[in-house]
Amino acid sequence: MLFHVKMTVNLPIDMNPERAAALKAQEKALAQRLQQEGKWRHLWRIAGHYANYSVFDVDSVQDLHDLLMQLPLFPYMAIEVNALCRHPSSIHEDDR
Ligand SMILES: O=C(O)C[C@H]1C=CC(=O)O1
Repeated sequence: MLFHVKMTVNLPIDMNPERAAALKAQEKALAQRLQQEGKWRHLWRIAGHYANYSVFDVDSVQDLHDLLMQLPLFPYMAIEVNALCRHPSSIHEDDR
């Protein structure tokens, strides 16, 4: 199942810089592992924002929820989810 996810990061302005750097490093490591596993299919920065558009390929809504909740930056993100299905005009066989 494919999901389009928008994540907007809102770190507290007074967060300890070392704590923020550690969270970002943990987030990056997990994001890259999930991309290598094929679960995090696309990751795009939204220009001009501390936010991203992502596409996840997971087995269920519960899997997506569990994945998002384990992200180190989860407590500091506003997340919007949209389920995707195959477009009849798509030429990409893996769009499902
Ligand atoms: O920077 C972000 O958009 C937030 C988050 C998503 C992946 C990652 O490494 O950090």
